[in-house]
Amino acid sequence: MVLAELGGSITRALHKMNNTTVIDEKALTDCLNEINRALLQSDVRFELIRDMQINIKNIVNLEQLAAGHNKRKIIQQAVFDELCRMLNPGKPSFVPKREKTSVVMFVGLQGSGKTTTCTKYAHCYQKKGWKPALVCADTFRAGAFDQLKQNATKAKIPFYGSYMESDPVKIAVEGVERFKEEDHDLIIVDTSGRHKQEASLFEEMRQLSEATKPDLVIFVMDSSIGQAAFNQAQAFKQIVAVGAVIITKMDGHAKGGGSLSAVAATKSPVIFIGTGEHMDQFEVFEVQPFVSRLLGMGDLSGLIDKIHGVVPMDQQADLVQKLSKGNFTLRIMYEQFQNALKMGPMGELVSMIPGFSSELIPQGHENESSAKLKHYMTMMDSMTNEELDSSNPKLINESRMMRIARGSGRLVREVLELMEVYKRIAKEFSKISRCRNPQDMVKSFPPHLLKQFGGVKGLQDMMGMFGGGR
Ligand SMILES: Nc1nc2c(ncn2[C@@H]2O[C@H](COP(=O)(O)OP(=O)(O)OP(=O)(O)O)[C@@H](O)[C@H]2O)c(=O)[nH]1
Repeated sequence: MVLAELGGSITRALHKMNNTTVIDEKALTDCLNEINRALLQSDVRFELIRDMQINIKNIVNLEQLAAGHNKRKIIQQAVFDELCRMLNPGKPSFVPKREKTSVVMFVGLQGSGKTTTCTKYAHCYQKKGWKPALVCADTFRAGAFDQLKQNATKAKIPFYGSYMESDPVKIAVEGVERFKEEDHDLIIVDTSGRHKQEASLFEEMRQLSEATKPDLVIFVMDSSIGQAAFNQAQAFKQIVAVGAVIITKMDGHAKGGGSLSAVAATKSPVIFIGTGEHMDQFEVFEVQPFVSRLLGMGDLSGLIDKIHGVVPMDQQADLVQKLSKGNFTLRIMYEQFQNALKMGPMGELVSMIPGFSSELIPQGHENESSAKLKHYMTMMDSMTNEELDSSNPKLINESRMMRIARGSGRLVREVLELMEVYKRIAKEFSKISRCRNPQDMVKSFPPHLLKQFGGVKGLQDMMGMFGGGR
């Protein structure tokens, strides 16, 4: 079961319970069993699921909950918290600091996406003004150096490697020394992989780690490896001090549940996910927004991060202000659809819009989904300014709907559907803007964007102005 489907199944299990009139032990057990089945099918490790069920049952003590408690809400919250807990090892990973050169070593099996991910990681820091450099210590796979060289050249990142030298430790040490002398602040060492966990690979990793003394070892894992994830991650952790995990190929039809197991095995957080072969298809991973997206609750911070990438600089502040204001009009939705279409992979993106579960854009149906968004936008093109700028959906009454349908060449039924989508998204936005306090909002802002607003203070001032964090 792929992650989008997992989110859908869990949400359905919770909704089903919503329709049950009495929430008793049986209803709770049925709901949890359904969630467990979905998690198992997504390759989440059995032990993790069992612990999750026990924890939820402990938290949601139906007998002790006095009448008047909203049991459904408590159960939903417990499921959300437990999924977050599974992904949260309890300690943050090492974060490179500008003042001192950091050495980061990448490990993982062959084909996990290590080399690609090294460059994505370097590129990500480079965009923030860092001076990263790449060292290719993979002498096992013919062509590994060429691949790194090609990627690094494309991203204009200095690299070091050798066609002649067969000792990966020697190359790594020379590369790290060279880049330290050249004042690079982030040195990334790409290591070799093997098709399977082998003693020779682990010995090489151990020697490389001893010789280069990395500040951080990142374990790169292909999201499609399923139940093997736990053992694989644990095997690496036993040899080198894995401090963070990056899950790749989250764009594919992978059973992403293995990522939960990797966190449990390495007791290290997932820090990024790879969502495609291209350099920019790389996202900072944050537990709560990820689980929100999984459960179709939307991820405003991820969306804002994406906005940074595509919306012209002079329009960014405006859009972020509108989002944080929580006054969600059809015009804002129109602009979001417009950006979503520009931003590419629909499933990935639309799932970030609150109220839009990833089920709405099923994998493999991205084209149909883009077409749908375009139809919605055509209908909105036939709206008046008054309609677009109002946040009162009742304004669009039957006769207005008929006019919009006529003007856009679409059916009245489709205008109705558009209004339903709008109402749902607007509801989610208002929930988020109501419940976020300024601290939470600040935390969820990507650092580069925060800087643009003049840091924490600037953002808080702005939010104060717009009534954010009520
Ligand atoms: N779709 C998708 N493909 C990816 C992603 N990350 C890497 N790939 C592809 O996965 C394949 C293997 O990636 P590499 O970077 O060569 O893997 P590696 O782990 O360095 O392999 P070795 O050097 O042999 O150990 C390449 O075709 C990459 O383009 C991702 O996030 N999504």
